[in-house]
Parts: sequence; C-alpha cells; structure tokens
Amino acid sequence: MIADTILELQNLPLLAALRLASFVLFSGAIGLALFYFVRHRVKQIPLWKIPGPESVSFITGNNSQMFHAGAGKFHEYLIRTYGRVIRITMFLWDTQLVISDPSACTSILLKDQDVFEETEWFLETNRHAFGPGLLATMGAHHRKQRKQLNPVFSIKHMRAMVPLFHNLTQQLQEVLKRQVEGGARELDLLEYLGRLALELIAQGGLGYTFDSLNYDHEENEFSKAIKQYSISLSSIFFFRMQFPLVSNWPSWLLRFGAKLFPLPMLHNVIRVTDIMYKHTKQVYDNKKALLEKGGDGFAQQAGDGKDIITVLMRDNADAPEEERLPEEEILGHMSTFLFAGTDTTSTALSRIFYLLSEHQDVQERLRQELAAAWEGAGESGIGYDKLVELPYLEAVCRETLRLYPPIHFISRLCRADISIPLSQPIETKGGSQSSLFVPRGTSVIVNILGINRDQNIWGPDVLEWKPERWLAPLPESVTDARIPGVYANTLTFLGGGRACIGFKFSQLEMKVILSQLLPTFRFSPSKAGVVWNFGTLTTPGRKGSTGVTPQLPMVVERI
Ligand code: HEM
Repeated sequence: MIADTILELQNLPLLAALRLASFVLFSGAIGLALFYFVRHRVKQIPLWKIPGPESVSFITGNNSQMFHAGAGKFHEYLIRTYGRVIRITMFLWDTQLVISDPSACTSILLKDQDVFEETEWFLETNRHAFGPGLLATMGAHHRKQRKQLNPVFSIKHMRAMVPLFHNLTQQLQEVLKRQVEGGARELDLLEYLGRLALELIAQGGLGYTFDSLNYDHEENEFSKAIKQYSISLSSIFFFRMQFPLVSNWPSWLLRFGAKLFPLPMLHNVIRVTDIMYKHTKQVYDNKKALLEKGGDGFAQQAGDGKDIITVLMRDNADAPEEERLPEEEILGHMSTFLFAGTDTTSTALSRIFYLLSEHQDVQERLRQELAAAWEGAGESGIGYDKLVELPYLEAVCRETLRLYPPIHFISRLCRADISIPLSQPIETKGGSQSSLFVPRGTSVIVNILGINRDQNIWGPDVLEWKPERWLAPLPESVTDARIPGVYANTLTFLGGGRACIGFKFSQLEMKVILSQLLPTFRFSPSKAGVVWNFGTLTTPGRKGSTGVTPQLPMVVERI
C-alpha cells in the first residue's frame, strides 16, 4: 500500500507534488494548533465552576470590560462581587483567574514562583523594547541578574543618593516659584513631576542628564517622547498579548510589518524605544571609556559616579570574567530602569498631591512635620535617617500606595498543573473549596488592588484614605493575613523574586520631593477636575479632555 502511494507520488508532476506537500503541511499545522487549542480549553473545564462575570463577547470574552481607560470601575465591581478568586473569560474562551487570596498569592509569588513565571507576551515584548534586562528574563537567568543588581539598590547606596535628590528637587522648586510668583495659578503638576522623576532616575540610575528641569530651552526628545509611553503601551495591550506568535521573526521584518500596521500608538512605542536605545548606548560607551581611562572622570558626571549603573559597571569590571554582565544586559537594565522608574513614581506622586489637595488638614499636618524636620537639617537637606523616620510622611505614603497602587495587577503564566492553598475557602458551583487547582497554560492575574482593598484584612473603613491607620499598631487581621509583599503589608511593589527592585529608591524620591515642595507651596484642587484613567498604570487626566496625554491640573501658590 505504502509502496503504491510512493509510486503514484513519483508519477506526479513537480508542481502538483509541491501543492500536495504544502496542503499536507498546512493542514498538519492547523490540525496541531486545533489539537492544542481544544486540549487547553478542555483542561480548563474545572475552572468553569469558579464564580465570575458572564462573558460579554463570543470572541473576546470579558476583554473589553477589563482593559480600557474607564475599566477601574469594573475591577472594583469584580472585587466587591466575587471576592478573592474570580474567573474571567478572555480571547477565544481562554479562562483566566484573578486572585487576591493571600495564601494563593504567596504560592504564586514566592513558594511556586518557578511554576508561575512571567507570561510569554510580557517577556517577549520587553526583550524587544528594552533588551535582556530584568523585565525580559526568567528562571535562573533572572535570579542571576537579581543577585548582581540587588547590592546596587542597597540602603548604603540609597543613602548616598539623598543629596542628589535634594539638589534636583531644589531645581524644580525654583521653576515652580517662578511659575507662581504672580500669585496662585493652575498648573499641570504632572508635567513637572514627570520631568523631575525622569531626571532623578536618569541621574540617580544612569549618571546621565536629560536636562529635563531646564525650562529655558526646548524639552529633550526623550523626555517629550516618554510621556506617551505608558499610555501607548496600554492602548496596544491586545497586540502585545499576541506578540509571541511573531516574536522570533527577524527584527527588520517585525519593524517593516509594524510600520505597515495602521496603529499610531505602536509607531510611538517603536519611536521611544529607538530614542531610549540611542541614549543608553551613548551613556554606556561614555562610561566604558571613563572606566578604561581610570582616574576621577566620573566625579565630573551627572550623579558624581554614585548612580546605579556606574556602581554596577565598576563592580562588573572587578568581577571574575565568567561572572561579568555582557554589554547587552547592562544596556537592557538601563532602558528597563528608565521605563520602570519614571512613570510609576510620577503617577504615585500625582496621587499623593491630588489627595493632599483634597484633604487640606492632612496637607497642613504634613507640612508642619516637614517644616520641623527642616529646622535641624544641614545645607544638603533633610538626611536619609531623618526622612525615613518621619511618622506622618511615612503614613501618607503608605496609605496612598495601599489604596491607590499605580499598578492594579500583574499577570503570570502557570507552567505546570498545580494545586495551591487558599486562606479562606471559596464557594463554587461544585461546593466549597479550600484549595485551587490551576491547569498548566492558565494565565493568572495577581490582583494587587484586590488585596490592598480587602475588607476582611483592612476592616470596614478599607476604602477610606486614612493616613492615621499607620500611626497605631496594625490590626491583627492585617498581620495575620501574611501578605507576601515587600512593602507595608501590601502588594503595591509585589513580593518574591520579581518584586520591584526600585522600591526603596522610589520611596526616597517621593519623600525628598514632598519634604521640599510642601513647606514652600500650597496645593489646592483645580476647578477643571481630575479623572483617573485605568491602564498599565492608572494615570490622572483633565476631566472632559479628549486627549490621551496624562495631566494633573492643580492650583499652586507660594506660602
Ligand atoms: C511607585 C513607584 C513604583 C511602583 C508602584 C512599582 C511597582 C512595581 C511592580 C508591581 C513590579 C512587578 C512587575 C511584574 O512583576 O510584572 C515592579 C518591578 C520592577 N520595578 Fe518597580 N515600581 C515603582 C518604582 C520603580 C523604580 C523607581 C524603579 C527603578 C529604580 C523600578 C524598577 C523596577 C524593576 C527593574 C522591576 C522588575 C523587577 C524584576 O523583574 O526583577 N520600579 N515594580
């Protein structure tokens, strides 16, 4: 029989044989894809009994409800209605889980983090955008990078950053003083905080200046471009998730294809990525030359050679050959820090200033604490040790980051069938469950907002912004919950091996900025009104504005 078929094939003309072969290959590929598709959906059947919202689209499920500028309300509704474990339906009937149960989160982020790794789309899009930095690697490679980088984010190095942070904030203070010298005035505060956050990470992280605080000349191309970056990334979220299908194509082909795609936000992401690479490469080459030359060349640079990348490159030069970081990884870390450290901090600060403007009593109390701290401060501003022990400043930061985490959730992909424990049993269609079976291939969303706003943990006043809650010992319900986060019993900076490496850097930035601006200016709400748009980050915007650029209208006056 087989011999007959071979004989028949030999007699076929070449073109017909090629056609047949392509048909067989094509059908095989489709059949294989269908097989994996159906197998994956069948494996997910046990998840269907978990409570969750009805799917609203046959093709895209709950996707359109989950990801758009006004989606914050839907996320709050999910937490209120379904609690700690929620089933949602995504593209082509893919079932995903939204989880804020503390024990389950401990398993996902700490105990079983090798099973729950970053999703492919996240790693691949970041690898193409930033290079092989922390946001683009996983497993042993990622652990090795963390080991190399953790020391440069130590308290010793953070303490050395404080004078630089004061110096840069002082520059912004002078700019703001000029803006309001004629009296109270409405400003887009985010414009100023964004430039300051960029300059802080540029000088403190890379030892480089974008000259962002110099308002006498036109804004630097990178500083201008990065403002739209988070928004652009949010608006191409759906396409980012499909990227693994093509991520192995040669980069010239990907670029060619992307340019043909009628998606301005995608073009913007590519433009910012290119500008970012150009600047980081320039900084890297310059530092490498200084290292090779020796001497005190770094002292003349922005950041005095105390910045994170200079410390890293110095340590790297002294490390044994086999442990040294390759150039492309250092470049990857530089872009990653610029991306991860700019909008996150300016968004968090925007929320703090917004809340302080709405609560003048809290603003005044904080101002008094800071003014008293300045009385004992030297030329270089309130020092590290004093800043970290100011109780009301700490309480305002903690409470804001608890109730309004800039990042609402992060995704992980389950890479092996696993059962994870739950702190509280959940009621499902099949009865009560005290553990959760997660089939391989399921995407799991760690619900940062959900855990930070869990009424069973924080109490009935969970949705109130109350800095005072941090001035007394926390209730047992908080300490007993064992939330696996690195910061203040919350998941704002996540926890485990992929927790935010810059969380101390970020807190210090916020504290220095508040310590300088509050004793000098009063901040009041603008009549324009502010809305908070949900996205990769939850950013402020002017009420009624149709544009996508984040803004924080605020009335500022000298004290
Ligand atoms: C309020 C400000 C910030 C918030 C809320 C924040 C939050 C987060 C969160 C939730 C993650 C986990 C992301 C994931 O696993 O998908 C993360 C990771 C990260 N953050 Fe931050 N971050 C902030 C500021 C910063 C700053 C200032 C820097 C840089 C100096 C930074 C650098 C990073 C890096 C490099 C990672 C990846 C860590 C890893 O995968 O090992 N972040 N951040």
